[in-house]
Amino acid sequence: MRLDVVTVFPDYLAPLRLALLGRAVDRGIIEVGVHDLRAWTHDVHKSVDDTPFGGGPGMVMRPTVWGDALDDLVPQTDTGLTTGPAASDPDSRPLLIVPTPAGRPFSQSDAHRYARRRRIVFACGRYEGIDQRVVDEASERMDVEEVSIGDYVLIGGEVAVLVIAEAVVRLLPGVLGNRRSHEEDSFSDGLLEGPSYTRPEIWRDRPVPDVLKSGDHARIARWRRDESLRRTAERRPDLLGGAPLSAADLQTLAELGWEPPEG
Ligand SMILES: C[S@@+](CC[C@H](N)C(=O)[O-])C[C@H]1O[C@@H](n2cnc3c(N)ncnc32)[C@H](O)[C@@H]1O
Repeated sequence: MRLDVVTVFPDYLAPLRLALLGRAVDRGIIEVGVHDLRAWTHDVHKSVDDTPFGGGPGMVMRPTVWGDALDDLVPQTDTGLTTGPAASDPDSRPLLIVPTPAGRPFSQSDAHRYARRRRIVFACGRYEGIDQRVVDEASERMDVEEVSIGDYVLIGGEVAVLVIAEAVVRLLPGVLGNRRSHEEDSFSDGLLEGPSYTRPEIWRDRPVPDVLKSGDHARIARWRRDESLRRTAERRPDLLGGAPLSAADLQTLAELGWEPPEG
């Protein structure tokens, strides 16, 4: 997978080359390109923004600079929407991701979808965001998604890109090494993961739950599932309606006072 990030603060993306992401780069699992948007400016001040039409506070990022950057990074011949082998294989087409608080909420299922892509280009907004025509025009010639990482407003798109990139790259084969499968993580089965424990067995008078030391794998699995259900019911009951639930799960949830939504 190749990741390209366009930003006015290239240094902000340093974590793409650190820790597990850095190891994925070293192992050739991902390639990373970080591009300074100002390279596509033509004026002496290298300005990337201008005042908003219609008035209002703040500045808007110029379509001219963004358009040139995207034309260079994703030439018409590479978009794969109409010609070439990519036309019949959506995952081989480049995907442009534009982080914005006004986007669709990013979720684990998006991370799985993005992990199948061969190339993702991220456009980091700043100020009041990017002139909408950049997204509208790009959408006519490539796959584009505007995504939000949560219901709050950040200063710029760089942190959102790091969030999305980390969620996606850890799903790629070989990235987590011999760590247990990401299939057991929160959201993968539609639920939150329950609590985890390690040595010592007793810490500050707090023992590890006995069942985890029993060696009885079936009991441990049931306990973990029940804790996962309990935590989800307490913290994210909205997830329960969409999660696949067994009869035993429904019994646990009934004991917790949760009832399936009607209909
Ligand atoms: C100050 S924000 C712009 C907010 C915009 N005026 C609005 O109200 O929707 C500047 C940039 O930060 C990024 N950003 C801020 N919050 C975000 C979020 N929740 N998810 C993804 N990106 C976000 C986007 O790249 C955005 O263009």
